[in-house]
Amino acid sequence: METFHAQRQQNQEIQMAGKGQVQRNGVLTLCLPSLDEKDPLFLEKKRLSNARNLDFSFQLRLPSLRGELSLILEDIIQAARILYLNDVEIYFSEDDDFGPFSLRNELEAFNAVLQMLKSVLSSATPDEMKALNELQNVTIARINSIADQNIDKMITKKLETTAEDLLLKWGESRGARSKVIVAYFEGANRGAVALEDINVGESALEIPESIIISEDLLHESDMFKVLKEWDGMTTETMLLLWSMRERYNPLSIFKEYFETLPDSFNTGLSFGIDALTILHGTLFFEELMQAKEHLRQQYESLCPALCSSYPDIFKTELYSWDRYLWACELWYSNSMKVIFSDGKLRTCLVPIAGLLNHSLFPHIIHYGRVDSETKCLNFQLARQCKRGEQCYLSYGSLPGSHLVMFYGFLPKGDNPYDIIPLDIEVPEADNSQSQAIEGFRTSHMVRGSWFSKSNKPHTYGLPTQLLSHLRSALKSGGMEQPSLVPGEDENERALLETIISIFEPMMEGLGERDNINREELSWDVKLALEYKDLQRRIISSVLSSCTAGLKILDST
Ligand SMILES: C[S@@+](CC[C@H](N)C(=O)[O-])C[C@H]1O[C@@H](n2cnc3c(N)ncnc32)[C@H](O)[C@@H]1O
Repeated sequence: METFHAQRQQNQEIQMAGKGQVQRNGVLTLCLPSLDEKDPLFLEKKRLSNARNLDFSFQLRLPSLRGELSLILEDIIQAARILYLNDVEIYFSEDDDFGPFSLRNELEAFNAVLQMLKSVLSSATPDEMKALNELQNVTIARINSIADQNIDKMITKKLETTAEDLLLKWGESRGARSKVIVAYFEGANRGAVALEDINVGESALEIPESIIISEDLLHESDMFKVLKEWDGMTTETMLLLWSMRERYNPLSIFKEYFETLPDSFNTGLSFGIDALTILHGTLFFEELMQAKEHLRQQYESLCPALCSSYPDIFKTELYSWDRYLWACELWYSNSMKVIFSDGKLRTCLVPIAGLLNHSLFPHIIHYGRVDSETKCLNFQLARQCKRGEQCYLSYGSLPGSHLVMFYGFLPKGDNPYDIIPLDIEVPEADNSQSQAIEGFRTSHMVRGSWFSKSNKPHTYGLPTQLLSHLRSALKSGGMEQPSLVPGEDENERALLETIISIFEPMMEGLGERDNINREELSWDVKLALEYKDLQRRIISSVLSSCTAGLKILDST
């Protein structure tokens, strides 16, 4: 088995917060972390910050007027946004766009600013303290103002829970601390609800390292001596096999945890034939089939042999295909990568925290490192969660296809990471020439054109990088599409027609939207249809933008 994907790793990586340096000459220097040369996006971020004349350290003259503070804070926020852009956000960022780029990026940026201010506050003089407090208050107010556009209200079905209450009690008796309770929500099963107002920087949950399920438990198990000798066996697969048995162990110390797990996970990996038929023809269908096939092969090569060689350890009735798939879905949809207090990164199941749902506008964005002093994994808030509200985690900047396949849902709201990849081939002759151009890429993408903020002519709601690539490919005659006639409008027309010729067949492949009543359908068919609707919406927005572009050209 491969590792359980990068699903939650990306946004768990703890980024070093900025530092402030105090100079006692009436000037306070505040520093965000500097751009990291090891960051694969280093060059692009450097280019963006240079284009905006932004630096990562800021001189604050003291005492400062409110207006001066606001101006400097604006610069700090703009720099922080660039620092925390991810690959999709950076691809779609336009040179004249200073942000916001996404809700995730806003939370990262504002929280980095708060960290930076916090690091100087403890040693600040009264004048400095006044300015820093003002900056802190404005930053928190800015975070709260984004929170007003809450996109992810779910309908609460039921507040009473039994197994989950027992799990919370079990955790508390072992040192866990929680400011949330568990409730049932429509379309998401369980989720966590704040028992009180939880502010930015406070922890909703603190889970002791000692109750986290990781490979350490495996090492204590009789399974380990067999599995460690098995050719090609990974730690993740061992954990998966361990959890298949532990689930039914009445003496397990994690009994309360296993009892809260659902009988079925309903992820894309469990899609039945009808849902698969709906997806047939999409790229996602191919990915899903490959993933299922891979798991099936793995099961066939492993479980029957283990059961016949070590029947005392691997009981046939516990190692069926259905139970193997259940364990795969458990680890895909619930595992987290955590750095323990010994500095080692482990793939884990984290009791109680596993009940937190995902949102595009999460409260918790970093949860990947055990605090070395308290030996607890803290789930700290990047934005406030008011009493009674559902408290959300970020599982990562993931597209709908990944969320459907490994988690079995599509998030509410417009997902900026729902992209359609486009690999544009460059003829051999142009290849060496093109690659000499800095920043040249052949892999491009589009997303819903409703995300575009650009009002500039000839942008059509599409990414500049894609447009520039196609323009130069068309100019050099490297593409077969409509031949170019002299004149800018003609070139633009050819460009838009080329894009239409890429997306029209994709749209046709998806077929017409059906009008059947979806209420009665099974969960997987509903989800497959929802996924296809999303693809149609994205492609249709691209086609409409191109058609609108053509109309403008016609009218000029
Ligand atoms: C880590 S668990 C979270 C707890 C889960 N709701 C439960 O009751 O076990 C991940 C699963 O929760 C569900 N989930 C998470 N976020 C969701 C969301 N925004 N909408 C719908 N379902 C969600 C999906 O079924 C996903 O596989």
